[in-house]
Amino acid sequence: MSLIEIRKITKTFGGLVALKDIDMTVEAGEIHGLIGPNGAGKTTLFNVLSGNYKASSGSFVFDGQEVIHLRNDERVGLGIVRTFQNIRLFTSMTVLDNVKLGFHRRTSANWLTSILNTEKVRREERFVEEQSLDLLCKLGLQAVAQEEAKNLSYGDQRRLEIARALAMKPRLLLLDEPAAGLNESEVKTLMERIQAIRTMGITVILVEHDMSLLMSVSDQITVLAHGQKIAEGTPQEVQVNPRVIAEYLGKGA
Ligand SMILES: Nc1ncnc2c1ncn2[C@@H]1O[C@H](COP(=O)(O)OP(=O)(O)OP(=O)(O)O)[C@@H](O)[C@H]1O
Repeated sequence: MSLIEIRKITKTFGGLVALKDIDMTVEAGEIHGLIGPNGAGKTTLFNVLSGNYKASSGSFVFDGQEVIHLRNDERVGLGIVRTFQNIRLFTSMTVLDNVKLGFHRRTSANWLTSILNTEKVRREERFVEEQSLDLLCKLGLQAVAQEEAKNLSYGDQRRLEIARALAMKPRLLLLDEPAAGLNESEVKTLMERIQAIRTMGITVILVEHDMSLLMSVSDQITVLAHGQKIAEGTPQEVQVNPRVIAEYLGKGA
């Protein structure tokens, strides 16, 4: 059985059909690209997979378990984590604290034990701090750990968003346009980081307008247009698919 089996996902907004009968299968350890012209339904599919939107119908089986009826936080608990197209950081908090917040979902300390400041809480705090610093090192952000997030460059803020998502211990990471606004050298580093994320055993679904990035990191690609799946396959297959060329690539997107 595949890690992710999406069947007949439909999402409507009033009379507008944003997604119609989407099927998608993603294997464990895969980097799966999701492309399509503006308004194709990519972000809507991410919102449905993360539980930010409720699907109108369809099924999402994650590691053998139907999760389509679960709330966003319940899915995070299972390891389904996303980043957003528009960065959502706590900008007045330090870089380190932003990452610690990601870990917070995994620690067992509740508010009572936190107030009591028990040895267990202190141990967990130390663990979270070490792990957070380790993640910041992996993403090349250790030098700015004590900076307020708002003082970071745009590229570093995007990296911090990924660090925070990794702190939530994802098994499936949904990356929504991680290259948006990055310069050429930042995109190259991002490409290496996405590959490194896979080596951590994390499966990635990637929405990205930067075609060269997407084509070079993806194992498989699903193409949406007007809320429907119009093609799927390897980057090589998708690039020569006549329907994809007509609907999307041919328009210089
Ligand atoms: N919350 C919403 N309410 C109403 N319509 C919505 C909502 N979210 C998305 N839509 C509509 O659903 C369709 C798909 O939009 P979506 O944002 O998923 O496309 P996309 O492929 O991510 O586009 P882009 O590349 O521009 O981000 C569009 O027609 C959009 O207007």
